Amino acid sequence: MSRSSHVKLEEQITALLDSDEQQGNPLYPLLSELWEVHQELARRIDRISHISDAYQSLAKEREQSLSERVNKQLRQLEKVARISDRYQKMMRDLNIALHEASTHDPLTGLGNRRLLIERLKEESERARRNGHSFSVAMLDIDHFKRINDQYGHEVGDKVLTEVARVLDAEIREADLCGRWGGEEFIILLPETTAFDAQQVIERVREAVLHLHLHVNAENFSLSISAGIAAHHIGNSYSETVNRADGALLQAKQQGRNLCRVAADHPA
Ligand SMILES: Nc1nc2c(ncn2[C@@H]2O[C@H](COP(=O)(O)OP(=O)(O)OP(=O)(O)O)[C@@H](O)[C@H]2O)c(=O)[nH]1
Repeated sequence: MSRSSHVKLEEQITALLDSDEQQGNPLYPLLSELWEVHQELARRIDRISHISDAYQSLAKEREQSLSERVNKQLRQLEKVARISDRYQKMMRDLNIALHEASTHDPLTGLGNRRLLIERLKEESERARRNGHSFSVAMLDIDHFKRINDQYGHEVGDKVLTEVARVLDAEIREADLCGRWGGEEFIILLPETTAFDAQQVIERVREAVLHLHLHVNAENFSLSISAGIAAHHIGNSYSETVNRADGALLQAKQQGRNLCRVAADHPA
């Protein structure tokens, strides 16, 4: 039954019950009682549907506020994740910068003694494992004290930087040139015999000879001396460095601007 015919029927019954003519009708009391029951049922249904509507809108509200809370928490989580990513990147950059600072010489930009020792240890280990040895060259600027004394410490620093640049430019990518200390440099040549290392270091020595420096309209050149030692598998890296240092001392004693190779077994 449609809503309009339902309303129409109700109107007809109300009209019937209100009419004086029907008061004597034997069906009147029954219809009247039935009408009361019907109205009571209609009121109950109304109440139930009202309660059901209220319940549904409450459930909907709860659902909405729950999804709003979940969304808010998701947004907060995303924010935390973004901050954590930024923080981690900062920490990585900081670690890289710290490692760079702790392994590099601030004046020349070359690796420092710490980096050289790290690599020397690694190379001795690698040589022990695969049988391919390496050579170490120790280089020292000749009469560097005179440069400092004559032109001042600042010029001395400039000379160190220029020499470092030349040394680094002359070696292969696999080699490592670092500042051992003061005016001493070490070049580590992996998988290289003393003979081959000597060719490289002679070339480096020549390149330094061709470096012309200008101070107060004055030109001057300089030289380096070098000592080379091939690493003996089983020896420590410091034994090899000491042998290279011994060869350097020979080069100095024999007149400087020279490159000497350490004997395989020191006398
Ligand atoms: N400008 C400057 N000088 C330094 C630095 N480190 C060490 N020196 C100087 O380097 C000089 C080294 O002098 P010496 O060890 O006597 O050797 P040298 O004059 O080079 O003589 P030989 O090595 O015998 O040819 C010293 O005067 C040190 O003060 C530095 O970072 N900058």
